Amino acid sequence: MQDETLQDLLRYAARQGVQLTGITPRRLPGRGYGMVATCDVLEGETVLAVPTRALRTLATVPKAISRTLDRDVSVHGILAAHLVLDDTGDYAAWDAVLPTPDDLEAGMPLLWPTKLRELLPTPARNALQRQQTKLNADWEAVKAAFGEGKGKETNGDGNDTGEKLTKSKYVRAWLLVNSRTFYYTTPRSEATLPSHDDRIAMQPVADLFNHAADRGCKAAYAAQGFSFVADRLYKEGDEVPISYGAHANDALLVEYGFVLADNNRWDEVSLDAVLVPKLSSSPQDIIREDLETAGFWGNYMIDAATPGGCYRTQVALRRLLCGGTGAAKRTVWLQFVEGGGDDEDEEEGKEEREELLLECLDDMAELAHKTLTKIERLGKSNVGTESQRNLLALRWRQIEAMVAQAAKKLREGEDEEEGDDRKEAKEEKKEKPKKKEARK
Ligand SMILES: C[S@@+](CC[C@H](N)C(=O)[O-])C[C@H]1O[C@@H](n2cnc3c(N)ncnc32)[C@H](O)[C@@H]1O
Repeated sequence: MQDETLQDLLRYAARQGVQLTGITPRRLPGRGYGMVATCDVLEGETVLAVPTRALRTLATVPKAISRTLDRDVSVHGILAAHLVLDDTGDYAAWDAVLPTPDDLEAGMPLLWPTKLRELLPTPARNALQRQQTKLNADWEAVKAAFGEGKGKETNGDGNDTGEKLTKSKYVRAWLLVNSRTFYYTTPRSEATLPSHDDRIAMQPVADLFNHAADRGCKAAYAAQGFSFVADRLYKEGDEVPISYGAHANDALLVEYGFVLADNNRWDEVSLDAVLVPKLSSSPQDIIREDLETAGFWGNYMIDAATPGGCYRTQVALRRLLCGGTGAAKRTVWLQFVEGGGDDEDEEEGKEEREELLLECLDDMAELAHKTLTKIERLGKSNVGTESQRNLLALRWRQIEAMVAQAAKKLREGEDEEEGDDRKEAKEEKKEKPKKKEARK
């Protein structure tokens, strides 16, 4: 049985020409609404079609709003202003299924208390800062155009219930647009909106698809509207997701207010918190300068497939091992960078790099442990809500697990090599009985 609110939404959507085939929205534990297969859905079947006329875009925002706003306000900011200022009731059925302020507060770090936000992992903190800057610019422009408190909210009897345009309402609307829009690239939007980020649209019902990293219906836009096509067989009762993109959990947390508990093949862990201080400790910041000049400062990641660190991490580790001076070694490092990671003698210095990386992983494990303890302590002083703290703690436990996994793989690699070395040594012993060790 669908709840009344959903039924209203589906009736509203049907009037807009939205067609659902073999799927329907349902409440799902821990993730608000989501789409569920009502029968077996075959790969290649179109499960949802949303015609262009059902979209909320810059073109559907009344001119009284869009023209009043400064040209510099993002389309994101304009759509958010429309969400708050619209008093026509035209979108009431759609608005009724949007997450509540409490839902948003639980997941979106932008709404968390500072003490919790300070404990976010580096990529999440950086993303949050960018988000805050964009939001502030939009809010300042909307406030300047309409004035805080513009419009009166009325209750069922038509009595005023308070101010309409408040910062908290605008922030909520802005976060909703942030987490529920689709890229909407048409010849017109391409011609009139130079920034890709401005070519966005809100879609009724389609905004109830949840995210999965490893699968999901394919979304496509044509002149008549959006369509969503099943990427595989979904059995009756299965959740039918889409993919929001190749996002690591830190990005999902800041942009969408959740992390995937498992199966996020795009997930990665930043080592910046532990590696950047090491890189910054050289005399006169020579190492930092070199890395900045080469465009390799920060964003040092590891993931399940590259426990030895991404290319940027490799560049940083190699530079750190050259030390402050070491001109000859530095030349080799520059060759490595300029060659795009080609290494003529990969074995040279490998052991030191792995040792250094293991040190970083151990430091990261310690940081995760300390952060988890701090979150627990904040809980005792009631900082933030339990949902906020649980979400943050979940992210740090994921980091702890990924770091442990990477360290294990590296150590196993070392053991295997040591094993090989021992074998090699035995072979050599046979050939050259006087030599005690093959290497080291
Ligand atoms: C486009 S909406 C999807 C519909 C949403 N669940 C709802 O109730 O309105 C995006 C939001 O859904 C939630 N969400 C999406 N995918 C999720 C997932 N795999 N696990 C948990 N929450 C998810 C997040 O709150 C996100 O901000």
